Amino acid sequence: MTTPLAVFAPGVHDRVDYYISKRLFDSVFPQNQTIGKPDEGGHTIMSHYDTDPSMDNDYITHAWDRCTGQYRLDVNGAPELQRLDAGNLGRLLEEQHLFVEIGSAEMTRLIKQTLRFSEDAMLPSPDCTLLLLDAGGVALHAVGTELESGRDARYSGMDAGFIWREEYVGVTGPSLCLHDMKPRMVHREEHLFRNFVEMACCAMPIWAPSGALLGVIDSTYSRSGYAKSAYVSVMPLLAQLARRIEMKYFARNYQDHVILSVNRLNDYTDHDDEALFAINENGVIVAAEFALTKGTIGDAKGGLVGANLRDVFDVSLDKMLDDHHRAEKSHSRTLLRNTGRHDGLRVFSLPDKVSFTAVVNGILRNTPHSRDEASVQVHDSLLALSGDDAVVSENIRRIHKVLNKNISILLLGETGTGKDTLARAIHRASDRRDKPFVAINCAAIPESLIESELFGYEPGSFTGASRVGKQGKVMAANGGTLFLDEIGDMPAALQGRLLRVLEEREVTPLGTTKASPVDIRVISATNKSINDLVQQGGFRTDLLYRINDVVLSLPPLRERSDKIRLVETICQQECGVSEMEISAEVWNIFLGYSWPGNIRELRSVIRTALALSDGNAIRCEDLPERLVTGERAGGRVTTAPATTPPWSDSDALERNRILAELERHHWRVIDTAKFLKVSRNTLYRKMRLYGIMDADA
Ligand SMILES: Nc1ncnc2c1ncn2[C@@H]1O[C@H](COP(=O)(O)OP(=O)(O)OP(=O)(O)O)[C@@H](O)[C@H]1O
Repeated sequence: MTTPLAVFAPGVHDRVDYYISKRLFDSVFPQNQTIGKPDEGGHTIMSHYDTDPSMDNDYITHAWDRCTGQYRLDVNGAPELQRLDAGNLGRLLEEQHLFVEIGSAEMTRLIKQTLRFSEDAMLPSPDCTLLLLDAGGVALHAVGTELESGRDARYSGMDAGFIWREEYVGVTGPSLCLHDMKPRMVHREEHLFRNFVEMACCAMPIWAPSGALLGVIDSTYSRSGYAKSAYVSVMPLLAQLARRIEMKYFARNYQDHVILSVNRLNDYTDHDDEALFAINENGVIVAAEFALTKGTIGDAKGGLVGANLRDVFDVSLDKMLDDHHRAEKSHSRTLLRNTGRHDGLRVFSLPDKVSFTAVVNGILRNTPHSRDEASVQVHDSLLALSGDDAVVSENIRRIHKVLNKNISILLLGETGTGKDTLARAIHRASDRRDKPFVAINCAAIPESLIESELFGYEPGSFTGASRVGKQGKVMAANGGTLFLDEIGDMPAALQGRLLRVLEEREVTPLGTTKASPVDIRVISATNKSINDLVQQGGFRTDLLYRINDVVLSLPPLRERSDKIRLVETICQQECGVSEMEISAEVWNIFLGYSWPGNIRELRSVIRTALALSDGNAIRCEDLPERLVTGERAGGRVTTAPATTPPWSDSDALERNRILAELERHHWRVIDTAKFLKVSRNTLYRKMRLYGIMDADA
């Protein structure tokens, strides 16, 4: 007997259906953990969470005991609502940015969707607020009409920054959910404090890929008029919301891996029925995420993590990637029907217009196909970035030539042009791919720590040093690639030390004179003009010569001629559906906008539009206003340069710099020339040379 499963990469959601044997299915979803609809013999969402809050009130009694006994809260008093100050909240939001980004988009999406389905649904009722809390009970994000109505959050706690722990708020849905790590409902008089007795709150835990509690999603009704049982219908919606957040969080955490999503065939819209697997380049399952059976399925999950894909699914990673690759090459939508061979995974259907690397979430494989077919073999990770843009393709061609040589690469480009992405792709395409890729953001490490971070230290070498010492990042990259991001911000004092490491290929940690040999490939990046820094004395010339064997300038998005492909790739990575409708009007906006924030801004616009959209279409109304009304890049930059690309490194650098400064100075040539310390005539001459002109002038 076979069990059909759909297997696909969730960041991309180009579904490929496979069949696996019942035996294998059972090893992934043990019989007593059947996942599915009740009519298929599976459990309901509520039973997956092993509680029906309407029936079991013991947890309320226990919580009252804790609050009055352990925390000595006065039931006749008022809660002492605690709120983080703006600085601490800001830091927390920064730390939790991925969770907040995913959680807030999903909350908005749920509110919009349920509103659309039913005017009088429980969830978006006028007194409802959705709260996203971290595992420490701090509200990170709030959505709801309560907030919009301007009710004072100081009394309700319904806003970002409030802390929903039992010791402060007593018995409430979110505080109990945090304590018990289970779905919890608290209704009217079940609350401990009188402030909350008109409320009903329903809360659901959200789990991190590690199995630890990531946070809680809570839906609170400030003027609950219904019996407790009426709110039971909210719980499955919250469970789905929590599940979507968990899955997206998992996919983003393992975005450098192949991510397989396994669910029952024809059930692929139902996330409850789904398991996710992150698989590394060697086919090993490094993480697994199973639906709704947290805790209880831990053993099975533990058994799978660390296993090879081949041993779990009867197919090797190579074979599976080959299948994807072959089908993608032929742009085929052919159904390879189940032939009755149930001993392995079989490709069932494949969408067209999907790049191989997108399907597998950017994993870097050198499959036999690329070896056979490409006259100049470009590895998949690089191929995925190459697009149809002349400058980008030329960059990739040059990278390929030095890929496995110990030649340093300097990436130049405005913020968000993909320097980090390219550095990682180079590493993964190179023969160092099995060794570490270590990235250091030279601008983000405090100057006082950068030396120990980079070079490490011996035990007890300075006050506050760890007793066991610390390996520096340079040594951590041994055998692999060291990515020095924002190298222009490297403090002057450390440039000399870094230079010595690069020259001598040896590291001497703080507190010792003993040097150890190190083998690293160095890739550096900056969005500053490093030549200017050198001229101004802020960057050592001899260090520049060590890091700039090959200099590549990444074009800003507004200049890229492969915007369509980029939009498609990002949609596929973000949206989770196989086909995306983008109207001509939206395309015009995408292609015409000047994208000051570059690809990062494009990704964020697409992500938000997809969250707000209905189904598989991006509509104008889901785009931010600045895009719809904003300045069009098409009017600014023309491509009739006196010299044609590819330019030399220094020319490309100069061109990018002129463009960036013109943008920054709103195309006021006088200001730009003054800033660049050249005459107006010189600037005009250079603009003509590089084909830059202001069509609005
Ligand atoms: N070729 C590409 N295809 C799809 N997405 C891309 C591509 N290149 C970059 N991105 C996306 O653009 C965003 C910014 O990329 P990245 O961080 O690599 O830029 P950066 O130049 O290093 O930025 P910064 O200078 O701010 O550090 C990321 O979300 C990344 O996934």
